Amino acid sequence: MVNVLPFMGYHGSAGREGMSEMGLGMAIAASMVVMTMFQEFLLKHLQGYLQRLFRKLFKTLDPNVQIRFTDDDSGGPKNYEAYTVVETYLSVKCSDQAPRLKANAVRDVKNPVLCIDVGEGVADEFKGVTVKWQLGEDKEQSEMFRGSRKNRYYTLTFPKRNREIVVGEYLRHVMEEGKALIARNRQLKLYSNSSSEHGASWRYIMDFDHPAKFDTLAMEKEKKEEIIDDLFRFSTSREYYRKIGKPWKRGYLLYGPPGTGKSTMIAAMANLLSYDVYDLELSAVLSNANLKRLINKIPCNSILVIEDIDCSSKITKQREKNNQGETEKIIETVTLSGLLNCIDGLFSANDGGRLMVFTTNHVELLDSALLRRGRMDKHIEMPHCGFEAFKILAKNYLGIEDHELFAKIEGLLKESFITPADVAENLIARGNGEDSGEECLKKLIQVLEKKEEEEMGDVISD
Ligand SMILES: Nc1ncnc2c1ncn2[C@@H]1O[C@H](COP(=O)(O)OP(=O)(O)OP(=O)(O)O)[C@@H](O)[C@H]1O
Repeated sequence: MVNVLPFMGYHGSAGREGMSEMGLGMAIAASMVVMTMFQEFLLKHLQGYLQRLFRKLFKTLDPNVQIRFTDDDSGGPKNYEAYTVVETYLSVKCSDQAPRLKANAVRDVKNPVLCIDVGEGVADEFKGVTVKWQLGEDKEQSEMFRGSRKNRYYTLTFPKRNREIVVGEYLRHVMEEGKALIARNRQLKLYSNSSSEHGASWRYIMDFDHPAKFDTLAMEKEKKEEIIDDLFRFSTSREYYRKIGKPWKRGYLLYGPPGTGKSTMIAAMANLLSYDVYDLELSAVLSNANLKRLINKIPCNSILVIEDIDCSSKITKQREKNNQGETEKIIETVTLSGLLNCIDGLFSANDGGRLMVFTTNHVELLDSALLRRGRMDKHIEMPHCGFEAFKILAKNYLGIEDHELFAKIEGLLKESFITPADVAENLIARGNGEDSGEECLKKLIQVLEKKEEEEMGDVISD
């Protein structure tokens, strides 16, 4: 045992040493693996931790604030609306700043909206604060909502110290300006009830592309300016109507002989305010209840038009006759009181105004209850053609602003009644290139002289 032991011991110690070397090696290897794993684990976590820490630190040190407006409508249509408003607002700013521009179509807007390219920015200034807008694009695609299109967003960056003015005032300014631009550029639409069953609902008729403008409307300058002023004041009086607690609506009555420009004036009003036109055919409405339903459906920023109110409003109960002339059934129809109730009840939330325009060739036939202020706030007479109105027509149709024959025409217009439609007809018929402007004027003089003679004849025979 003694011999063996040393031997064994020798061998034993050699074996033990070998084994312990192996063990050590394994232990080192294991600890290296553990260390590596630990390092990786630690590094990963440490990295993440440090990143978070730096981000936090950076955030506290960063002097800027950022707000994002995204076109991803998965968050609701309001998101997309705000994005569109921002884009429209920036279209004005970027047209003279950005080197590359893109033209985007916006729903219901006539002209394409110019915008910057992805990655580019545009600066804006408001009350001494400079802010920066940048267009970005999400890397991830939202297949569900946009197919293969990437979501885009505008980032607004501004100094933290200006947070109050930017969040409180600037953003409101952007929204208001953007919305106003959209409204001004909006494709107007014409609706009518005449083509729908019993005239009980509104139908889209067509895009409203009437070229009439106040500039080309033949009317005395002062009167025209007064109307434009009134319309602008009305369309921008949201706060006022809110303050006085009244629905945001205004009634106009246009009266005058046929051909004096009542329909043309309505078109000019719609174009001025960018309001859609709701043309109400009263004779197609079968009952007061249907009328009420129709009027309540008119959205804000619209004009409700009832033309020839003296003819179209059947304000008594009517009897429909059969072939033998006997009364067959009573048709319920719109009554004056039903119409008045609808006008009075026309509700307007404060999101936009509603204009009512009634026209008539016979103002004297209208019930005074219909004409009173609050229902018809402004009564506008559309007269026969005066000299000032003629000059506008001559400029529109012939491009002539002054001529030696004008004096004669002025004298004749004082003596005879001619509508702007008739004057326009004479100018347009000859002004299509076949005749010179002067020949058109001479022809108009002949027409006016003839009219004068006729009118004189009428007076004598009377
Ligand atoms: N004041 C005006 N300014 C410019 N153009 C006019 C004016 N009045 C009439 N016109 C011309 O005459 C045409 C007929 O006018 P408009 O239909 O507007 O008259 P109205 O008063 O509405 O007639 P009605 O009572 O028969 O409906 C218009 O297309 C327009 O070209």
